[in-house]
Amino acid sequence: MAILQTLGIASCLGGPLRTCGYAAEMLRDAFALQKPEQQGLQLQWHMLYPENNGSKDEKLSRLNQSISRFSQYWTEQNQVFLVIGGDHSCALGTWGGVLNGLQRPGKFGLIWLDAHMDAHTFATSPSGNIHGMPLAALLGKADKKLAAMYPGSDFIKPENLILIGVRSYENEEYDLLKQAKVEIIFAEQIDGLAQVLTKAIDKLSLSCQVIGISIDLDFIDPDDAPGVETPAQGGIKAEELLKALALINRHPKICGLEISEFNPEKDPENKTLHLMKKIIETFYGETL
Ligand SMILES: NC(=[NH2+])NCCC[C@H](N)C(=O)O
Repeated sequence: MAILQTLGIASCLGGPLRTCGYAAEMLRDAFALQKPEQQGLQLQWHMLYPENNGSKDEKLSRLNQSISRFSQYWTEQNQVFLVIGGDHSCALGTWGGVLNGLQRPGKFGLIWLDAHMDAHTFATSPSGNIHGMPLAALLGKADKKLAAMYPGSDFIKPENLILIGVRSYENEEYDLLKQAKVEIIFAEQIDGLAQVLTKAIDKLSLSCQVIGISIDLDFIDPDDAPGVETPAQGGIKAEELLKALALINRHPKICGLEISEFNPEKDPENKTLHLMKKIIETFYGETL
């Protein structure tokens, strides 16, 4: 049975709500409830909790430093990993750490499945929530305050980043991505996610040695994934996402998967929780 290094981040410091820090613990319990013979995948959990002291920004900086140490180590060891947020600000640590661990960070590509662009800085954000900012920092386009919270010493080349599923954004973040010439595939442009995702992987594979995937659960339509922090109508059906992920199961260039923004308060029937588990099994499981 495959063992998957898994980092759980029990924090919602970057978002507007107080409950999205429970995802990792709930998911760990859901996996633990499975009978051994049903387990095709064994998750080795490492948990990170924010410190008690300091301002929110200080806590987030330190948390992302810690996240990055894990993903850097796994990258150096050539070991695939799973990160479970928390809010999506964990991307600062996850991918900053991967970039730190690569000998050639210019050859890292990232696919961002999200309803939002998450490319604000403190200067442009309407909410001040850091979960709406990680891509600005990962591209090296952060303002001073945001840059200080980013643990990476390298950045993603704009041509190595692809956003898929966007349908809710503000002009300022769109301008930032457009100026950098980042490819954005809006939700309304998607006619078959499987094709869009495999095309994105094929494109990045030409110039990248290592590829990461970051899923914000609000990428999925709220009918199928109601348990998120900031839902946006018009998303991808869960089944379509699972079909697409099955096609890139254990792709040799993929280094890690990140899943963020689970909010149990809006998930009374555990629909989103179970979907999260299915996403992991589909992406990393041995038997499809
Ligand atoms: N990771 C997320 N759910 N991001 C939502 C961001 C929403 C909005 N653009 C903001 O910056 O406040």
